[in-house]
Amino acid sequence: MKIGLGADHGGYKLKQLIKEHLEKNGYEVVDYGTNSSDSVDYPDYGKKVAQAVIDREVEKGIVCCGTGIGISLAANKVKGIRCANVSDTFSAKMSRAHNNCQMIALGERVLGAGLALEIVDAFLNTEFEGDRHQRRVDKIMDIEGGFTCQN
Ligand SMILES: O=C(CO)[C@H](O)[C@H](O)[C@H](O)COP(=O)(O)O
Repeated sequence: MKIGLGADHGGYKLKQLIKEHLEKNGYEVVDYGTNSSDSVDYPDYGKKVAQAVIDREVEKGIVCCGTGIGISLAANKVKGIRCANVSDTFSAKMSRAHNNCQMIALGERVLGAGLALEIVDAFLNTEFEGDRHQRRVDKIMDIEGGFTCQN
């Protein structure tokens, strides 16, 4: 599976950790930056990864900033994206099982490294359950005009 990663300066170190973890576990990673701890603006990176998901350059996206809030807000502005800002493994699983999220956002200033990597694994190893959840996801997507993305 090909995974897109992105972060601002507040999530840069966590992105690097996730990158190393994913590559060690056989994932192909596309890194959309940022590439240092120099101050940048999180909307630029949330948008880049979200657009890559919509364009099917990557199957899933994981983005990081200080809290995960700003970068998830930005990603969700890209039509067709469902990006959940998660801080626990249960929510990470549910973001896939019930919400069919293609992206999660994590906060480097919120999470310890161990928990962050468990969240990543929970997200990537959970399938969408479909059924009644499909109807609800369809209703979410109807709010933005019926755009669907199968990723
Ligand atoms: O969610 C965020 C913004 O809504 C992120 O935490 C950013 O990383 C953070 O705002 C960056 O703050 P800084 O003071 O410029 O490092």
